[in-house]
Amino acid sequence: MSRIEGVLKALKGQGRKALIPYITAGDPHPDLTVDLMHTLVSAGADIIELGVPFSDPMADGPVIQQACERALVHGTSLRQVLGMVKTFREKDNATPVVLMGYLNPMEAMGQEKFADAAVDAGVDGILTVDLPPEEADEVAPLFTARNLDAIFLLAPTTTDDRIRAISEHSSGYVYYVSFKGVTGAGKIDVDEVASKVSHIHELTALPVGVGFGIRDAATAAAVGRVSDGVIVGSVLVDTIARNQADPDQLKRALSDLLHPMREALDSLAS
Ligand SMILES: O=P(O)(O)OC[C@@H](O)[C@@H](O)c1c[nH]c2ccccc12
Repeated sequence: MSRIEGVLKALKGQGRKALIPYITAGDPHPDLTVDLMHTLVSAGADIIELGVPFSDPMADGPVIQQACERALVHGTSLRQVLGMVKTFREKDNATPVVLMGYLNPMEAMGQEKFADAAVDAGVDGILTVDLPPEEADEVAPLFTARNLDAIFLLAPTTTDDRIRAISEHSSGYVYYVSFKGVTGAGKIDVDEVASKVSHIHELTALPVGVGFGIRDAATAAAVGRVSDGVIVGSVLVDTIARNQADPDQLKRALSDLLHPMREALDSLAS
């Protein structure tokens, strides 16, 4: 069983929902990322989605685009991001890490080499935003053969046939994108998400995480009620941007944001 599967099973057994924060590796500075990852875990994260900074992140809105820029200014490379995960693993061997990124840096390293390096670093899952569906059946086995979970995105427009096909290549969980658009924009419609997620649950046995547009504890709880977990990105990255000058204050601010989400999600369990 993968670390992701194990965590999600344990949560399910407790009637709890996964809290999955996203940050961009190297933002605001590469030296801070591992520390911020531990901060997220202390504040209640079950799984960390760690973004590999990319120069042309077309699925991302301005907030995460700027995070990528801040990280790239310091030269944060895929190899360095893997090094950060390795360092994180020295103190945390329990929290799954999903690397989220665009195809280009992974292909530049070579998919097999990348998959080997990811395993070596202690990565648990790979989410490739722009992997064309036709290539998923080639690339996903490279990951799953190494016990790395292959996580794919489902959108409101994804047809049932595609949902089935994508789920077949997926492991760990599937990521339902709550609205069509870029990260950090738009407004989540919880009723619509509820009906879509229950439909996806009929088509796959995998847990369903929901991301895009979750910015506060009330929304996290409302989405957690109808899914297996929530992914929270831009609001955290925005907090990083606003507090980048003061690392201690930054960690406090991240905690203050995430902790209420943890409590709101856990209040669903009782
Ligand atoms: O930022 P939001 O709206 O909270 O959504 C999560 C999202 O940031 C994170 O999962 C993510 C960052 N970049 C992405 C690109 C595509 C899909 C998902 C992502």
